[in-house]
Amino acid sequence: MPVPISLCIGTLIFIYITHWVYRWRNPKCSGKLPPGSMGFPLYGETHRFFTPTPTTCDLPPFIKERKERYGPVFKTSLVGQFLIVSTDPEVNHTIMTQQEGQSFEFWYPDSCRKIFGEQSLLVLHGHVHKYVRSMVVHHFGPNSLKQKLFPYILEGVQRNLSSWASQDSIELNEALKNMIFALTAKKLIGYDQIKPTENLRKCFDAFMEGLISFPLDVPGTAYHRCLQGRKQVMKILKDMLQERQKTPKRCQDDFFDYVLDELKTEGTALTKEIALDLMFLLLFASFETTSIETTFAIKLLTDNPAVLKELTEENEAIIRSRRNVDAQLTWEEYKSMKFTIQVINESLRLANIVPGVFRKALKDIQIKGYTIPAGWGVMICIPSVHTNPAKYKDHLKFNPHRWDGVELNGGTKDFMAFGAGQRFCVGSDFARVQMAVFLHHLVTKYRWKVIKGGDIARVPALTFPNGIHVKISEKNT
Ligand code: HEM
Repeated sequence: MPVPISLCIGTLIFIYITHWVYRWRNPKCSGKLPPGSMGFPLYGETHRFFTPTPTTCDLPPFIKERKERYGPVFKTSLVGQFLIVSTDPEVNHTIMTQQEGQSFEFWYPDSCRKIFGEQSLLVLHGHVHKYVRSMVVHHFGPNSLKQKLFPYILEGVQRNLSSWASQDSIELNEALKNMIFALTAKKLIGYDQIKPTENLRKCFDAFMEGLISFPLDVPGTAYHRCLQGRKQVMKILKDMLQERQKTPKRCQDDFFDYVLDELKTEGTALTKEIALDLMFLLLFASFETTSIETTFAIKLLTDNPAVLKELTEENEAIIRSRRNVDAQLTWEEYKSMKFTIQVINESLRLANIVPGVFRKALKDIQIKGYTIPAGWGVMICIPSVHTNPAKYKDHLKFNPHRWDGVELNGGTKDFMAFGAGQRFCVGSDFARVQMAVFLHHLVTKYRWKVIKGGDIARVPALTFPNGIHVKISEKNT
């Protein structure tokens, strides 16, 4: 090729790339975009976001640094997606409690959709979402909890604690995961044989890590392991569904039975694909979240003996007030555990296991003098709400008494551990009951000692990188 033509082509390519980089860094907007950096083309600021950080209960450094530099609402780009991050409690609450489908819609990045499935609750909108959600509430909501699930939780907690006390030590987070998974898998899909439960549970091993990791689907990455795990779980669930469809009679009284009945209902919005993705999401959502939350609560109690003492006194008083000291914990007693509920609220506030929830702008939206362009994602930063010093005095201190007299029903502007609005967590009551029952039995019958581990890190999800190894002993030994 003659030199002048090569030069021309080279110059054109250079101009094109320069223009493209400029456009990346300065995206089009009909108004004023919030301040912030778009990072490198395509890659954005992904690396910084996913860098593991040893931490206290404070905001992840990625958010903290940008909040300080740019203010409470800033722009960034993560895994190829233009994003507005909001750390502002008002903005967060307004977005989360808006009617979906008008200014914002419920949205998660493609990487999450791949993991949870194209028919999962994360993708469903409108009446199909409402319908599927109501099925879950029917099974995990307060009525079913009180009548059906409460006795199972009691039995599971007591059996596991007793078994852990007979061992030299246990890794608490792993042990809690197994306990909660076994319970949920039983009540969801009738899974109770010890061995298969372990296998199914193992498929979720790389999940938390993969869910909030760089979405590179090549062998060796956390994301790839996570997708492989999904494949295995979906195969098991599909086989089970087929098997159950062949069995004409109701056999387990679990969520599967209920789904099978719904699938037979004329005009139902439920399909097999929705049902399977739903089971998958519920299996994951119910055990990963509650187990890490409970582990974190135990860590906070270990580090705060005065709180542990008060918690123990409340729960021992419940036992003392019974006519029969050997009686089981009742639903009414659970409801009366004021300080225990405060300990749970405060643990939820500080744990911040959900670093952010996502929405998408459906049209150009004006917020705090800035424009969120149509099509952009919004990451609502929940930890920033929970560590807001204007609302929470000594915001990093574990102080359950800050909840004295506060009743939490749903999400509020200052507390959204379970989200808020139309997508408020359907498992919040289930998680709370499991945590309360566990704490009750742990503090009244057992003591524990941390043997090793206990450090926390955020990647940006909360993890215990070296586990938390504890020796649990019965109090009267
Ligand atoms: C401590 C434990 C838990 C925490 C911190 C938690 C947190 C959350 C949050 C923040 C959301 C809102 C997501 C958003 O707005 O984008 C959510 C939704 C959801 N959670 Fe939980 N969750 C927990 C336990 C559970 C359990 C036990 C279940 C299962 C029964 C569950 C099932 C779900 C489902 C299905 C949704 C989606 C609801 C919808 O789209 O309508 N979660 N959770």
